Amino acid sequence: MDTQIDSHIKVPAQGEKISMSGGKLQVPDHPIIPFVEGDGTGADIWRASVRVLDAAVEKAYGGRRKVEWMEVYAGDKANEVYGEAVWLPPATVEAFKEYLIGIKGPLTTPVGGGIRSINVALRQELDLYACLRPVQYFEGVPSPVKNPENVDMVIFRENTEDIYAGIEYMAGTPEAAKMRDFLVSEMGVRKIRFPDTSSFGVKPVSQEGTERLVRAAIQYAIDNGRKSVTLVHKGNIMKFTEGGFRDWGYDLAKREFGGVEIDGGPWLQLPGGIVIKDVIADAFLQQILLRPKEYDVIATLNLNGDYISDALAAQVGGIGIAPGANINYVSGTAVFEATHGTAPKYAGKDVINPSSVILSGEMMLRYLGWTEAADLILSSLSKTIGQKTVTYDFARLMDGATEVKTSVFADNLIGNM
Ligand SMILES: NC(=O)C1=CN([C@@H]2O[C@H](COP(=O)(O)OP(=O)(O)OC[C@H]3O[C@@H](n4cnc5c(N)ncnc54)[C@H](OP(=O)(O)O)[C@@H]3O)[C@@H](O)[C@H]2O)C=CC1
Ligand SMILES: O=C(O)CCC(=O)C(=O)O
Ligand SMILES: [Mg+2]
Repeated sequence: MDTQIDSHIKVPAQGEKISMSGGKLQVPDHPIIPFVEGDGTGADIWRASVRVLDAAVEKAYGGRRKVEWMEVYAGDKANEVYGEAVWLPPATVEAFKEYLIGIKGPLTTPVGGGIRSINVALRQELDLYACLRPVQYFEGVPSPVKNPENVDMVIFRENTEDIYAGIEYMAGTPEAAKMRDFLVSEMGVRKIRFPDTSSFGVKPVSQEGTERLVRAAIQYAIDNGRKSVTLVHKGNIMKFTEGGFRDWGYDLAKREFGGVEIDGGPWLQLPGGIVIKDVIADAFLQQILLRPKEYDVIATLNLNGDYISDALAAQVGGIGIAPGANINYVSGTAVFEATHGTAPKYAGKDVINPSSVILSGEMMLRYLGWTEAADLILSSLSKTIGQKTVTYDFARLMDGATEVKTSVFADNLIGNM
């Protein structure tokens, strides 16, 4: 057993590590893949999802390939296994680092006080700088818009900085007073409306962080034959953070990808024809409803990306079908996870839609190069939705649908492979 992985984690006897060599993933036929079940509905969803992922691999490769799952702990389950107040054991972080690729369910983050997000902490500790969230429509899924099929976007959300760095000071504390004094006395700031009762937050946005995210988005657009990359920002108001993101993004596209200005700029065209453009975030949110066809790959900052992910997911049927991945394209490390949270009111009821985690698993299989298994998941999902046997979230919006439980939905997916 590896020294860094502690006694709570049972490393499968069969199976090998995925590694990175010469910039390429080396994937054995029996890779060990760590997973976190997740809080709230996480257990219901994982139980269903793992069966679907295993069935797709079995069907595609007839036993030649198989994922060896290794449970690691975070959130409520880490408290049970490791003892109270252990939310993200070092061994869990180490396991994701060592085994390179993993998958996780959602974890609870309290509002206001309490612990900071374990989800965000994991992304930061593993330096998973790109949060990749594809938004595509599956025929038959109920949607609130007239032409959901016009939505086909891939979000690249910066995942390690912005206000998610968690640098905040609560009003009334000595830290907030120190911050206020620094801003007022040393920086000459005169615009804090209520200085004595203000909380303060810091929004770090760097050139390096922006460049690696925008680089990943442009490379993705090139590799996948996409038409445009749009930098979404609020740079008119936050000139040096969000405005910096826009300017650094354009500069990178010129410098590294040969972008040339269209009609005097700032929009650019790459030699292959891909257009690099930008839009202010509020205008973007109305345009994705009115003219979604104009947007393709999206590169944006952390908070914008969080809002945009849920908004776009709603257009194609909701966060029950919104997958994602957190990736470091340099080290290869990746943790796949749904866009949604723990949906606690449905916990233990076996009713929630597992599609977001299943599709996150589909992304993971594709990332491993196991495309046949990934394709099987997509085709069986389309077929199952076409049969109108769906979980509550779709059933309540679909005429003539049969509502099924999470576990039955998984059975049907497997049956349709
Ligand atoms: N990456 C992560 O781990 C994330 C964690 N969180 C955390 O999750 C907790 C709950 O957050 P909350 O804001 O309620 O957001 P959630 O995403 O958990 O749930 C909000 C609503 O979205 C719908 N929904 C969510 N998941 C599904 C699903 N799989 N299938 C169908 N519908 C779904 C439900 O809508 P309806 O009520 O209409 O049925 C649900 O009530 C918080 O602690 C938050 O911090 C949030 C986001 C991401
Ligand atoms: O960490 C959390 O609790 C929320 C994260 C989130 O909303 C997201 O990543 O989309
Ligand atoms: Mg979110």
